[in-house]
Amino acid sequence: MIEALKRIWDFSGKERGNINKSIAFCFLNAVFHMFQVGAIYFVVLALVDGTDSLAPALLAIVLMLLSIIGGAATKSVSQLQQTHAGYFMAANSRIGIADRLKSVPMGYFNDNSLGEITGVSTTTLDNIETIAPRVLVMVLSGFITTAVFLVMVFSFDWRIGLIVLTGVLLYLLITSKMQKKSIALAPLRQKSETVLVEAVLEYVQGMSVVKSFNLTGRGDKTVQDALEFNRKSNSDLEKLFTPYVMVQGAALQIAGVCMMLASAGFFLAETIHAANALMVVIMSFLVFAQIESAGSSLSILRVVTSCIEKVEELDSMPQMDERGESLKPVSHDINFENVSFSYEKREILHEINLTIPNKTTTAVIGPSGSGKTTLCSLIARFWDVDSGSVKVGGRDVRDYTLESLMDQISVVFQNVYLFADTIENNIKFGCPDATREQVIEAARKACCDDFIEALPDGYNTLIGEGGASLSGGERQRISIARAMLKDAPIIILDEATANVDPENEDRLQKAIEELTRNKTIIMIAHRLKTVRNADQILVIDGGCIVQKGRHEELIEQPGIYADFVTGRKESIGWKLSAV
Ligand SMILES: Nc1ncnc2c1ncn2[C@@H]1O[C@H](COP(=O)(O)OP(=O)(O)OP(=O)(O)O)[C@@H](O)[C@H]1O
Repeated sequence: MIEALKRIWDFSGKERGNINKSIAFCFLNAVFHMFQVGAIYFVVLALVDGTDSLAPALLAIVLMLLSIIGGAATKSVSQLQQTHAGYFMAANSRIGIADRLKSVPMGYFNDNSLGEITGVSTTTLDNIETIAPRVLVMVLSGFITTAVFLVMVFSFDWRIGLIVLTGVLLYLLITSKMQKKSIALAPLRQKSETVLVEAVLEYVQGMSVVKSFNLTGRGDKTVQDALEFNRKSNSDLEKLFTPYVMVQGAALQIAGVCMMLASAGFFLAETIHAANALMVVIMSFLVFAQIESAGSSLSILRVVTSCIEKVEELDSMPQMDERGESLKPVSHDINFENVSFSYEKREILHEINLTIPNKTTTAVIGPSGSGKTTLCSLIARFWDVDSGSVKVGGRDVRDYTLESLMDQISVVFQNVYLFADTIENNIKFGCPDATREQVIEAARKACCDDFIEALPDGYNTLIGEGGASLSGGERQRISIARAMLKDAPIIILDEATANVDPENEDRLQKAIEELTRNKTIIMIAHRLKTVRNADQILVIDGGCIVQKGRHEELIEQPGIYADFVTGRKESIGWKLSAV
């Protein structure tokens, strides 16, 4: 239990000060609560001694008033501090996760699905936000207050004090047993939350496929199973706690009854003052209330620590080595030296050597799955190589900070992601300080100003998440405008394929020509015209460069380039568009 409390304490980080304040105010609240005991004591003492003065009654009224006003004030301050601490604990953690995600290699997202990250950032951190400070404060202040009550009972009668102490120790023993038992179940509950988020996300994201194949029943089943798993793990945890909670309650009630019986017995034996005996009877109703509320919070302590463990797992996500310098190369040539790369254990690229000279265009072609995208991704350091090195401007990409490397590169892929924001902000994404005029200029060069201006709110038009309200060609032209504004010296481009209609395709090509003028370009090419005009063509097959050269050279050589260009091998899944 102490370890669990320390865990929350450590996790609270910068919010420790607010939690301290909250505990302090909780303690003050307990002190004000004890004023009521004092008030009752003065009244009882007056009654037992038969005093006819009004002073004890007035003193009792003052103490009661102080207790009510002080209690309400300290409680509200304590709760305010808890809410503040909880909110910022979760917010700081969310910001930390977002920061770390920027330096995580893309490969990480294979092992740790979107559901897991989403689950931690939403449900898990929501739990921490609402429960963690409350549990910490309730448990700590509960124990402190119980200790103070215990001292009070000892001051009335040490023998009854021992009864209370026994009750408290018994309660703690049962609690510790319950804590140990819950160790196995709490992480399962946490896992079930993640599985549920994953299932719902997958269901929603795959809705179009589910509907088009009329598989709504099947999709439902995964969500239903996840809901059932979640229900079962929650109810298993409750079932486990229920008998312990009952035994805990019984132990405290028995201790309370023993207090009353002992005080009556000692009074009859005339070994306790009547006022103290009466106070002990009254205290028997109060003394265990605080520890009971602390104990009920303990049952959720394990849930909180398991949430914290989950967040910390994300904390330890692999980070790319970012000890690089902020570099600005003069030339933007790209070199691969003996580069091999694997996803997990499967080697995809084998011993690649290539040079892309500054301000030239290199077309990369090859069958589906041969490693074209992977090769391009290594330049932008989406992954780190297994061996060899990728150099930009003569320096290993690992020598750059990620920011300074990405300053040199613009990436335009076919699957463009646009944010649920205005068109202007989407274009400004890579260059937030750009002015409206610069945005319009980039849009004009990317041939998208006409369709943007035809929209009801022009550049202020809000687009749906992922760019759902725009056509594929429009989305891609916006991403080209984005790259245009960024004006990086190296462009990595996945050329558009047949899913763009002819009118859009023509404008897209114009936009690409504008974007790539006077830059170092590496392009996954799908059009024969682009390939033919490239300064260099790389033919990739099975993760190796099997041919390299200009169109005129390669077409003359017997080999797969000539075979593909003449259409002899279209059937195995690679073709070039003739235009
Ligand atoms: N993130 C990933 N994790 C694991 N394997 C991957 C990942 N991305 C790609 N692969 C695998 O690596 C191989 C090369 O993929 P890559 O996307 O580089 O090929 P490509 O030539 O660009 O294919 P296409 O023309 O179909 O886009 C494929 O077998 C693919 O299944």
